[in-house]
Amino acid sequence: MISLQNVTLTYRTGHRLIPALRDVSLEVHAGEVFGIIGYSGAGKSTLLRCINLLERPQSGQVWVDGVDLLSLRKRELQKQRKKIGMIFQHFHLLNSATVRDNILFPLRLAKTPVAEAERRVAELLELVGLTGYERHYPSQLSGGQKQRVAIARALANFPKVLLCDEATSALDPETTQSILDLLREIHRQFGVTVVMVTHEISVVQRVCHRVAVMDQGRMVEVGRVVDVFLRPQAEVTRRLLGWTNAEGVGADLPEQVFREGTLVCELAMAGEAAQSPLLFQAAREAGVTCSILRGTVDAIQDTPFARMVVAWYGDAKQVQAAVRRLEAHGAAVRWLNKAERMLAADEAGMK
Ligand SMILES: Nc1ncnc2c1ncn2[C@@H]1O[C@H](COP(=O)(O)OP(=O)(O)OP(=O)(O)O)[C@@H](O)[C@H]1O
Repeated sequence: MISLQNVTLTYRTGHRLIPALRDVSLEVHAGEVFGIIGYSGAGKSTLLRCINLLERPQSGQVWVDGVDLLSLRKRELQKQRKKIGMIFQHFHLLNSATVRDNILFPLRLAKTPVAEAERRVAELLELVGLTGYERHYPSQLSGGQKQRVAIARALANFPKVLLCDEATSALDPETTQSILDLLREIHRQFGVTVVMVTHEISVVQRVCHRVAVMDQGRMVEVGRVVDVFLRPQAEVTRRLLGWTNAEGVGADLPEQVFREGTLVCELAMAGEAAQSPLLFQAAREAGVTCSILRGTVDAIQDTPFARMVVAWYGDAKQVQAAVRRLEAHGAAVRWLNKAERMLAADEAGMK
């Protein structure tokens, strides 16, 4: 549905050149919910804005629904843009217009006959749960309600693609959940392809099928959310996801855990494995014990997902056996450096 190929975009401010996108390629399939994450300044918004050419890349190609957008003249581009709705962090509503007029705006631009446009407004208001708010002004609405109006406006012309730029970042957790529920419902009902930029990992976890990670203008990782969360490849992804770094920083582990010679690993499991007492079974069978120093069990959409920092007590070889058993059940295991060194020393000692 969306294909960006070797897209490069450099901003110029005075004499300074800011390379916002460096040779980025991206494929988003029809009907998927695709997330783009990364630290501030990574180039996420710029990338999103290239999809509807709000930003024009200096090189590369942008294809949406089989059309090469960069080859189009202004009028043709306007027509193609009707297929792409967009919502923003700060809603971008017309403050001097009522809710009804905000939603009518794109319909008027598309020269929709009046009666049909009015019908569509009523339909959209019902969809976003704001029937009865037609005459309200944006200043009379809460943040969540404003975003609902923005969503209704973005959907007015039946787009095939919905771009969301930090759409929930200005909202409290409860409102965020209700907007995500609405987006999920819209995706379910209309099969619209959704691309969302966010710095909130939980948003990706709750609604996205696949995710791309941006770092300093480059796409460093892309994959199914569950795969990226289980086995993040890039260091920046690990940091974004809050994984403990190689030296154990991030897990708030007391230094004495290591001094006492305990083997410590970070462990992630998805699906059945995340729900079962697999960890303790593996420890028991290998004749070792373990304790969870830090851990959470939540979900990636409907898939249970557990991540924990585990300290092992017992013979290093037996600990290894327990961990291999976990890996055989799909667990992703990462030894913290200090543990890795101890395991290596242990193996060297055995030779
Ligand atoms: N209009 C602009 N003019 C000049 N530089 C810009 C412009 N827009 C963005 N940039 C710069 O381009 C880089 C990428 O910005 P972008 O907004 O795409 O990043 P981002 O990952 O979305 O960050 P954030 O999460 O903070 O919005 C940054 O260094 C930013 O300062």
